[in-house]
Amino acid sequence: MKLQLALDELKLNDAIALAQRVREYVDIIEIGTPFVIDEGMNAVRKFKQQFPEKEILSDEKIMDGGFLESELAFNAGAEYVTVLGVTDILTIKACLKAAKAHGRQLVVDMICVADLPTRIAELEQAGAEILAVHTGADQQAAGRQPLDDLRVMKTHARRAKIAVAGGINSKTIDQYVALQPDIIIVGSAITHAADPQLEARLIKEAMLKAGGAE
Ligand SMILES: O=C([C@H](O)CO)[C@H](O)[C@H](O)COP(=O)(O)O
Repeated sequence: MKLQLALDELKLNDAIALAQRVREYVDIIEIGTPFVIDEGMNAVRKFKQQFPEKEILSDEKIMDGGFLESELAFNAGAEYVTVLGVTDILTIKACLKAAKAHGRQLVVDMICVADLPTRIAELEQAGAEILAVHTGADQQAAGRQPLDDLRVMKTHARRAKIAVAGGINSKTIDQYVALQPDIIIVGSAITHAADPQLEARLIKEAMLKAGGAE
């Protein structure tokens, strides 16, 4: 089980400084979607240079141009790129083709997918290997959380690895660890914390205690 730090709202130098503070606790560093919009692949290159031992994820939430937009991230040094699970299966297959060509990985973000069981089967059939349950920021503001969707994903996924994101913090982490996802994604709980290092440590310790963390 890996801990993925999502960097969404920070400027480049602040994001690097925060990642340095929690470096020992995180396995994957996500260049979050707002960050990608703001800094582009420069942020991916910079983080790969500053954190060579970490896996970098470019959260592009690709909707079209799957091969090209995936390749931009892989050429910049990302290990993972994200595509939206609601997009055309042709785009997802194009992203998978780019990932295979570069020896990297594709994460399918299941945000706003209405029929998870059906889409999980379609995506696994297409060759998707990592599916991310995700309650987005706007959905969280309406009081939603990804725990129930994670249960559905764990029930229906046959082969894919499972990631989960959406407002997870040190107070709720035990509920998620109990379901044994492969990747737990945490953004604002750490980046907005008064003490980011403490929050990241508490989350990582909960993962280790459950015997899952790497
Ligand atoms: O992908 C994300 C969201 O769509 C904003 O870009 C976040 O990185 C993801 O939700 C994790 O962040 P938190 O929900 O703040 O933990």
